[in-house]
Amino acid sequence: MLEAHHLACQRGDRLLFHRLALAVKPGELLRIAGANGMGKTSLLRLLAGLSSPAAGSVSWHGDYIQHQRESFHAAMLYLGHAPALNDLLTPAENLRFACAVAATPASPATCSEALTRIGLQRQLPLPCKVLSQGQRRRVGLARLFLETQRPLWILDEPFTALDAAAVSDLAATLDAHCASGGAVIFTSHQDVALRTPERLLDVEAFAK
Ligand SMILES: Nc1ncnc2c1ncn2[C@@H]1O[C@H](COP(=O)(O)OP(=O)(O)OP(=O)(O)O)[C@@H](O)[C@H]1O
Repeated sequence: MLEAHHLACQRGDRLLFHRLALAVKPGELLRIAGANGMGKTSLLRLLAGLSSPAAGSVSWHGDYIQHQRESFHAAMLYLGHAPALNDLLTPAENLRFACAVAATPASPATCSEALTRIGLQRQLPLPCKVLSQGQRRRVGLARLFLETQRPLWILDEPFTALDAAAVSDLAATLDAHCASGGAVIFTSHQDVALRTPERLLDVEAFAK
């Protein structure tokens, strides 16, 4: 499904990691571990094709992602660690905008339904500027309910700022995605109980 070979990542004058290799198959859950600043986000961005490696390559179903940008981006969902929200818009308006930009249009009713499912029913009429950090994260994560057809999810710190119930709901959502043949690559500083066996890749093992 997704493979990376001999990846190296340079940030400023620092080589964060090199000779990094990974492969993710349908149904798999890969957690990227490492201390703050070791390059987890940088690795996710390389895998999502949002930045270019100093060396090495990323392939999707056997071909380089840069040779098939459109089909790769249609098959992949990347959620960064801070959802880009317009503070003046409601959660549903933000969600609808994010889906439209990603070429997965969703109706207002569908967006409201996803937000209700993620526990934001009472915040539906509010502008996002009054939402708490955990609620803001939930707005971003609500896209997972609308993007199940994308087989590969790349998620940066999806569990951060969520309460125990939301962590458990999100874990169930990731498990369901893997059970239906999807794959998830994610970072997390906290241990989360998932039904899908978790594979671990420590970026520090590839530090220069
Ligand atoms: N554009 C940039 N220019 C210079 N340095 C950068 C740039 N982007 C990231 N860095 C540095 O690269 C290193 C890795 O950053 P990255 O965000 O990938 O770490 P991380 O492992 O995800 O950290 P955290 O656990 O804190 O989220 C950090 O030291 C960061 O300051």
